[in-house]
Amino acid sequence: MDTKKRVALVAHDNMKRDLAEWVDWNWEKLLQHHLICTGTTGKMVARTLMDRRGNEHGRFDITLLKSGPLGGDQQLGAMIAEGGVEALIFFWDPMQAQPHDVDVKALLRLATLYNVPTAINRSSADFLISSPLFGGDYVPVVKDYKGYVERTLSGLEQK
Ligand SMILES: O=C(CO)COP(=O)(O)O
Repeated sequence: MDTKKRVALVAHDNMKRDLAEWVDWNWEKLLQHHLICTGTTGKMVARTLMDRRGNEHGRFDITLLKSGPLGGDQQLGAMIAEGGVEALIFFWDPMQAQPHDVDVKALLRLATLYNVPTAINRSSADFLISSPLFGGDYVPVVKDYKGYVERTLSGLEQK
């Protein structure tokens, strides 16, 4: 049974210090998992882990996507839709509009749709990482959207 999870870490610029402190606090637990980050967040996470671990960047189990505003949020959303993310830690900024607000909304929407455990601030991230389910083999139930996928479109019935 594989308890190693694919954990996404993302933070907006004003929240990156918060995430760096949180990663520093939880580095030992995080290193047991595969980390997926948007570009700038990922560089900061790798730096924080390197400071702790004295390791080389490449030796961490970490995937760096594009920077959020350049498509990173969408890449992460696509990974969620493909079942490739088991937890999302996303410190989004409640005080500043982002140029890619629509992508932020889409990412959070897909995390909700696919029932991905999601933390949006330090306290919820603390609860998430300290849950026994985080290190266990928990599989979230995803709603059955068969009815939606196979719906009949009025006026377009197949002959
Ligand atoms: O914009 C982001 C999330 O919406 C994060 O992107 P960066 O990690 O590249 O700063």
